[in-house]
Amino acid sequence: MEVMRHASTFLLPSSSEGTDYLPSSVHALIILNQRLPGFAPLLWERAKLRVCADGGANRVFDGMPEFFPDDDPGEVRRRYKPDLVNGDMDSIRAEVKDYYSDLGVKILDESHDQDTTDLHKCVAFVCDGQPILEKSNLCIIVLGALGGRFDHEVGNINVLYRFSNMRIILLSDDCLIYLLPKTHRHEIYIESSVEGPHCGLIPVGAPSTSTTTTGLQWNLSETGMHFGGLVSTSNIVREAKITVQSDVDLLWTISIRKQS
Ligand SMILES: Nc1ncnc2c1ncn2[C@@H]1O[C@H](COP(=O)(O)OP(=O)(O)OP(=O)(O)O)[C@@H](O)[C@H]1O
Ligand SMILES: Cc1ncc(C[n+]2csc(CCO)c2C)c(N)n1
Repeated sequence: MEVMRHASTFLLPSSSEGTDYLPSSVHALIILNQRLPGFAPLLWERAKLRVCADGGANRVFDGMPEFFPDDDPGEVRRRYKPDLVNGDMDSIRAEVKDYYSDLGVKILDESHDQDTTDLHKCVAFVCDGQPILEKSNLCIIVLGALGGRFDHEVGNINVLYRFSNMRIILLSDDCLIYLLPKTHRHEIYIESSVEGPHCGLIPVGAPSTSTTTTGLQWNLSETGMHFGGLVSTSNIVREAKITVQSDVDLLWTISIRKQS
């Protein structure tokens, strides 16, 4: 079974080029309709593609100038211009839509589809519609996916399962989540300056009959996990490298350290 390696190098303040353990990846950023986290400008500058999901465009329009109170808001908005706004367009304000449209931003109205979420539409666009992005080392970072309405949060997690062959990271100010597909053994390299120590391994999609880990305070050894029984929450990272192998897709979550 092949190894899949993971590291949250994108959160490091200095450039997130490749490391010994992980080649550099290309980032696409999707901004959802929640307050922008503090590292939004940094992630924006490093991303190759920036997509706003419907009302996420309001957050960029309103929120980016707040990060630069000494700069002219119009200048900040032109600097942080998305490549695309995609969704069912029931949350983007008319003035914001017109503003970005006038700047030449592509606005993709998919209001005919009321069976998939705006995040789903954005991920599908990044996967299917962007031949310029090399998919093998593409990582999609989703801002504002957690810490809001529970139905939205579950919908966002469902997108990880629907696109389980893609690297997608759901991010908030407090934690990040991604999927560990059962097709691989996983090595997670902890960036201890920006993440941890609290973590979890959660069998959301299906119960696990056998999961094995190393590097955690409470490791699993061919252990089963299911809702109603054991799920690994409030675990603690103990080593620089965590390994995970399971018979099901698991969610990995780790706390993000408060920025000082
Ligand atoms: N409170 C929240 N918590 C988590 N994710 C959210 C929240 N609000 C919005 N999102 C995410 O941002 C995307 C765009 O949000 P937006 O408010 O434009 O959606 P929407 O289609 O209008 O949702 P709804 O009609 O259910 O309120 C959603 O698809 C969802 O992924
Ligand atoms: C069984 C079922 N439940 C809910 C919805 C509603 N829904 C799901 S995604 C979406 C778009 C949100 O931007 C909407 C309205 C549905 N279609 N089918």
